[in-house]
Amino acid sequence: MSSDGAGHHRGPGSGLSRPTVSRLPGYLRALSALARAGTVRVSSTDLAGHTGVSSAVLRRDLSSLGQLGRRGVGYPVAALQQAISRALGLVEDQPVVLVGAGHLGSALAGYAGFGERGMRLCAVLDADPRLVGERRGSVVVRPLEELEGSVAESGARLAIMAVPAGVAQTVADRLVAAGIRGLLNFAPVDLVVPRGVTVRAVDLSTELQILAFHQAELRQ
Ligand SMILES: NC(=O)c1ccc[n+]([C@@H]2O[C@H](COP(=O)([O-])OP(=O)(O)OC[C@H]3O[C@@H](n4cnc5c(N)ncnc54)[C@H](O)[C@@H]3O)[C@@H](O)[C@H]2O)c1
Repeated sequence: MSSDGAGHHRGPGSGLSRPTVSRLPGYLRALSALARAGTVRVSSTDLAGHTGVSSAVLRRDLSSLGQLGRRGVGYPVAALQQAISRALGLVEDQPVVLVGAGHLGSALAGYAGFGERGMRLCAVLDADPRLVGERRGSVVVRPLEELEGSVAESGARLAIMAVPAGVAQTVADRLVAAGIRGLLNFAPVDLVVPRGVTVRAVDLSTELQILAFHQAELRQ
């Protein structure tokens, strides 16, 4: 999924605003839990309660997916799961490549939620020959030389990077050249990527600093 300057995504969920897209995975998580518990229909108030957003925001987000809910009747859980999955491009399992099988990479590879969330870990690669052949999650670590081949054979468009900051740009360049269009980057470095490639950066220390800021504000 790429993004235009106005914060709207092109791609499966065309026309959805960036904030809406960022809330959809939370709705999907809540709906999966409801479906597992046997719930067939859910009201906007209940679903909002499960996801921590106001029911007004939830109704607006869901109305941008089409007319799914009816006043007084609520939303059909299964149909809503499908509509959100389709909007996020998750109808079929998306293959994901992970580069870096160190501490963080190993923890990520072991995350059991991949399958449930419409993602499938298809390859883990590392530059350290000592790690090659070791199991990480459902796959075996492959040598870095196989990066291009792993992307090509899986058709992966998404990659996770858990490599040291100093090599992150080089790894990103190789992934993009191999066909990756979405990068989830854990290395503390701002990646430069061509137009049409989306980068999401995860930085625990930044998040903690933001939390600390809000805490300090509350104490004032
Ligand atoms: N974003 C966060 O919240 C967060 C949290 C922890 C760590 N990190 C970052 O994640 C990265 C990994 O951290 P870690 O603790 O797992 O480190 P680690 O040293 O345990 O693992 C890094 C792995 O990358 C491999 N590697 C090195 N160069 C490579 C290359 N060119 N290609 C492929 N693999 C290569 C190493 O062999 C090693 O297995 C670091 O950049 C770290 O700063 C981010």
